[in-house]
Amino acid sequence: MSILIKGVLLNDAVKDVYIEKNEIRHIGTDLQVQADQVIDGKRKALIPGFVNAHTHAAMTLFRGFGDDMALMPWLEQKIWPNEDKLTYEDMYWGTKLACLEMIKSGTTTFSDMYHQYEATADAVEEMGMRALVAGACFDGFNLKLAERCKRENEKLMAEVVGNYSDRIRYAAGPHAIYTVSGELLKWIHSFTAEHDAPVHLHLAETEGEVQDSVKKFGLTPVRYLNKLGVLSPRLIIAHGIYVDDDEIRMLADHDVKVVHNPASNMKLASGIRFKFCEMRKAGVTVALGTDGCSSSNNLDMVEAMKLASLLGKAWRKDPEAIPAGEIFKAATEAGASAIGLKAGRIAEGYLADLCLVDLNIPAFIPNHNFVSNLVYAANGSCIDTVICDGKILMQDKKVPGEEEIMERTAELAYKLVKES
Ligand SMILES: CSC[C@H]1O[C@@H](n2cnc3c(O)ncnc32)[C@H](O)[C@@H]1O
Ligand SMILES: [Zn+2]
Repeated sequence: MSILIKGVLLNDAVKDVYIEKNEIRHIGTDLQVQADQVIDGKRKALIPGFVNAHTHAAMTLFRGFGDDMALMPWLEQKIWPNEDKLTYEDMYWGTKLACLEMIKSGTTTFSDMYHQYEATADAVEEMGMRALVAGACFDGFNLKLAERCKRENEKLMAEVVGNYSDRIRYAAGPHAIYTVSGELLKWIHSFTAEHDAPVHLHLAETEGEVQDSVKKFGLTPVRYLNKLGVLSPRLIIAHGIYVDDDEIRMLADHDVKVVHNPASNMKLASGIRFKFCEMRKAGVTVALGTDGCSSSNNLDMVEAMKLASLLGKAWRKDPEAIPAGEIFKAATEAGASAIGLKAGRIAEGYLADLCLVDLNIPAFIPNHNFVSNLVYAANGSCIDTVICDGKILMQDKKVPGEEEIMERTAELAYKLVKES
């Protein structure tokens, strides 16, 4: 299987890009190669597919449900009681809707943390995307539940993870330090070390979490993880808003990855002072995510880039903070590197996870600066074509099967919320 993209705008020059199997093979001008499929790149720009580094895909079912609440009441009163009712069918179709929405707005890979691993993985497999799917862990500081969670993750690793293609990889997903015991966090750290798998955790998201951590463990969240010995290059923390300079140094020293989720941080009013510039200066890999659809309330990474950049400038009162080019890197290259993928860049030998942007829309006219237009002027609807793992998932803004996905999910979500 091969694809030739002809005459596309790539870093301010018009290029041809040849894809063979799942890799970018050649980038040049006027390439004379035969390909199974040829895509006309005229009035289009080529970018790497976005990496949504923190989400809960099937939470699409809860879009517009539990709005205008703070994190803990939102989780405890609205989300957790309803998540208990989710069936395989809900999870599968909810994830399919998430994949559809992500493909339509240019995301090719996402890092997910939710319930029912197989429902998520089945949906991702069929939709053709790439995902790091985390096996959820909550023990509520209960020994029996901790044992159950260990057995579940061992079983996932032994019996489930290998049934999927290379596009789908396993991570462990301990929810947070207020729902998962230190003993289980340590077990997860060694279990994933044995399998060289990432660990995806919510951390330092609210002031309340920091206060409770100090009360319960005598330490702030990052210091607590440091004491447990679970900081590592495989650890991906979502949010990380409340960290001081010493904690940023600890994250950098252990090469921990951090995911900024500007929409969710603002909507749940968790906090706005995410220390993007300090973390980057210290050498921390900072990726970008949307979080789930009940707190963000969409999965549009183009919108997430704009929010992150504008928010970062606003709270610092510094217009030079987080320029378009930097946040574009966070949404692509840094996301890929955070989850260990050779993607997020358009270069020979990299994975063919790519998008064509439609330049024939007002947001790109005039096009003095493409990255500025993409981050500050456009939204996800500028994406015309999506290629993941060398296969076309969307062309001319159409994804096969999209009507059925929207119909099925609307019915399931309506039932779920009506019964709540
Ligand atoms: C381990 S399954 C994931 C779990 O996380 C919940 N969740 C969604 N968004 C957030 C957030 O911003 N902070 C903490 N927890 C969140 C989700 O509803 C699942 O229960
Ligand atoms: Zn989250």
